[in-house]
Amino acid sequence: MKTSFVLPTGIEPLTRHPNATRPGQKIDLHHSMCYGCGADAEVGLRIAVTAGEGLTATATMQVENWMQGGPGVIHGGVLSGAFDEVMGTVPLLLRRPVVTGHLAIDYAKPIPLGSTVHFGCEIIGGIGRKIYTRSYAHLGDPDAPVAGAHALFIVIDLEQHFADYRDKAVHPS
Ligand SMILES: CCCCCCCC(=O)SCCNC(=O)CCNC(=O)[C@H](O)C(C)(C)COP(=O)(O)OP(=O)(O)OC[C@H]1O[C@@H](n2cnc3c(N)ncnc32)[C@H](O)[C@@H]1OP(=O)(O)O
Repeated sequence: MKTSFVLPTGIEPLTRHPNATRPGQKIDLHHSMCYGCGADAEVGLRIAVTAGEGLTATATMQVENWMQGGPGVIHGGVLSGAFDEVMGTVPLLLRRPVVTGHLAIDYAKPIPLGSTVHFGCEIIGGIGRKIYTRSYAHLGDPDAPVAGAHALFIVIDLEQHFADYRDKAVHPS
């Protein structure tokens, strides 16, 4: 798939944390009100990410009517959010919390409403606090991707990063 994302030189391989979620199990984390993964979010993608071997993962998302751009197909921004969620979850296999620094999406085919989108994702490697990932999406045939993505995530100190915003957090009612 064509992309204009350029990986820097000097990316080092990274190693899965020994206590990371086992292959085949859902990577459970975060909070139930998250737009990307939360079951209690008023509006959300409700993506479940499953750990794969090494530093890989898979995920699925149902394309619901409210996600329409189109007409009849998913909005590009929704797909972008889905890639962000999938790729942002995989660094948990390193047991390192991250936020997105740079996200790049390549849209190859329209994705109809009602589809199930399947994602594959891997960590390419890292440089210091920078972690590089790539992902692709398909509708059932991995050899026929409908979109791809790359992202740079930055490792953060979780407490410090969100310290000024916790009083704004929304909780389940
Ligand atoms: C488990 C949950 C799954 C969640 C998935 C969803 C994830 C998200 O959507 S997170 C929300 C969206 N992202 C954000 O809100 C992040 C907002 N940005 C920030 O807070 C800061 O800019 C932050 C933390 C990314 C970086 O700031 P800071 O900690 O001061 O580090 P900083 O020194 O600027 O950058 C670190 C390195 O990354 C590089 N970098 C940072 N941003 C970029 C960028 N956009 N492009 C390229 N390089 C970048 C810097 O150049 C630096 O590189 P080097 O170490 O070689 O000098």
